[in-house]
Amino acid sequence: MSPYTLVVLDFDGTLADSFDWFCEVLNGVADRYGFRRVHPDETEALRGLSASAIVRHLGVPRWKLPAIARHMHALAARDIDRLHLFPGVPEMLADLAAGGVALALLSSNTQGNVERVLGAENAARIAHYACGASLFGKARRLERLVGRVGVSPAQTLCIGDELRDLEAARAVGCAFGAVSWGYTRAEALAAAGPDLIFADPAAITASLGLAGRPLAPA
Ligand SMILES: O=C(O)COP(=O)(O)O
Repeated sequence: MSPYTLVVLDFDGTLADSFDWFCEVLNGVADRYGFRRVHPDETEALRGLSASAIVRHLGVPRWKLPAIARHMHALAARDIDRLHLFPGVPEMLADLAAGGVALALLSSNTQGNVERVLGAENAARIAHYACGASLFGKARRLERLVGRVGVSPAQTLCIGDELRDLEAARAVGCAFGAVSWGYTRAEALAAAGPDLIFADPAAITASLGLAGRPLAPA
């Protein structure tokens, strides 16, 4: 039996392998919105920082963030065929849903992009969607989501790949599990003291006490 009745999943970097794509489009977005370009040598250092530290480092004016996010999500929609789930994610979603855990998805990305990358079968396993959260607006959306589902924060495990995901979970009083394969480096997440750290999607299933199963052959 899982100790959590609700699992709230982040999308980019947690379920979807979008980081290489993100790096490819970022400098075009920098030119368009007038912030600093990222040199490939800088990427690893930036993966150790929080989103707000990255925003400061790149000199992105905060007031431009909503327009930048809209533009990035339009680029993601354009390039949607290049974005895929990480190996093991469909099995993890299936096992969690079959184990009786309610699944929710909380993302800054659009529901259209999320559903297209998930595909119909995976999308149908997620009972609650809270998409389009602003970059730093996840706590508010999470609080509303938990209320809508009707569970307590103590029964809720949030899973994400960024420090802003951890901060949102903490602000609402939910447990947080960090994934080690996302945008933020695992050491930076570990330093912030998540409740759990997952090495791969099957570890999520296992930590919830739900039967894992071998990955489908590639
Ligand atoms: O696409 C984004 O803006 C980031 O999305 P995420 O919240 O799922 O990480």
